[in-house]
Amino acid sequence: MPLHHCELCHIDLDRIAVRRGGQTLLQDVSMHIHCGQLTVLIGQNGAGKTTLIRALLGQIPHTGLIRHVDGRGLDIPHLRTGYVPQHLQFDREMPLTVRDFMAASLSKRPVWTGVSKKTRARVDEALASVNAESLADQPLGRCSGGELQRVLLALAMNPAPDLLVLDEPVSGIDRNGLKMFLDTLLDLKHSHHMAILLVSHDLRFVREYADHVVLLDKSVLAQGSAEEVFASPEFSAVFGYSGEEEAE
Ligand SMILES: Nc1ncnc2c1ncn2[C@@H]1O[C@H](COP(=O)(O)OP(=O)(O)OP(=O)(O)O)[C@@H](O)[C@H]1O
Repeated sequence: MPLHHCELCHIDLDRIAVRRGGQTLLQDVSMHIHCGQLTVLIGQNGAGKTTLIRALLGQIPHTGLIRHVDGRGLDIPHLRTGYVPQHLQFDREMPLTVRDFMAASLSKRPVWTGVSKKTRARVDEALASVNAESLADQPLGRCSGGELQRVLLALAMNPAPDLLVLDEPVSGIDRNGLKMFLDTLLDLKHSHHMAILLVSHDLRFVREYADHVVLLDKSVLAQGSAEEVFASPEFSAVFGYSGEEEAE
């Protein structure tokens, strides 16, 4: 399927390849991630989705080009990236509230000096922007999977990035929580016109929410609208059933 160009800025991935431990994990991955759009990366376990995200974030070496380009095709320096990881490893017994955790992450001041009024206001605003203001005084260790994702999203949005990357942020969240999370993402997409790249295994929600879908298996097998990708022979070959069945 051809790449679609638009007049807006986008992140341009050109023939990205990653080799590790003598193995080719990604090869010839070319795609655009447009601002103002939710791009969803799908593919089976081990297809290389996390690897692509790590390459995008500069965490692992890759070949090929990653450019941030404006509507005229000119380079925009310094791509600001926000990242919501799959998991957060921490001691759940730690006596730390969501507000303290956010304050420690957003402020340069040592935690033991307390939270300044300015930081407190910034934390409250950040939590409110993801509909999580009620979590401020809750211990971090008591947050559910969905609540924790909101807190991490609030952090990734401060300051607002050009590209927000979320690696399967919704695993372990019930369907209502997932819908709430995706609705928050939609609000952010509209209010900030940022590019969002989301890895998801939930194909029903992909169909409902994605502006652009990329099917990955080491390289890009298909990309386009959800309808186009779900109807492609590549989709049936990867998932073992037609995307038309998924819609029923
Ligand atoms: N550091 C590494 N060295 C060698 N191989 C690796 C390394 N990291 C990941 N891999 C392999 O790369 C392949 C792609 O892994 P990756 O985690 O990117 O897949 P994924 O599509 O995100 O899978 P999932 O949907 O299960 O999260 C897997 O076969 C994995 O075993």
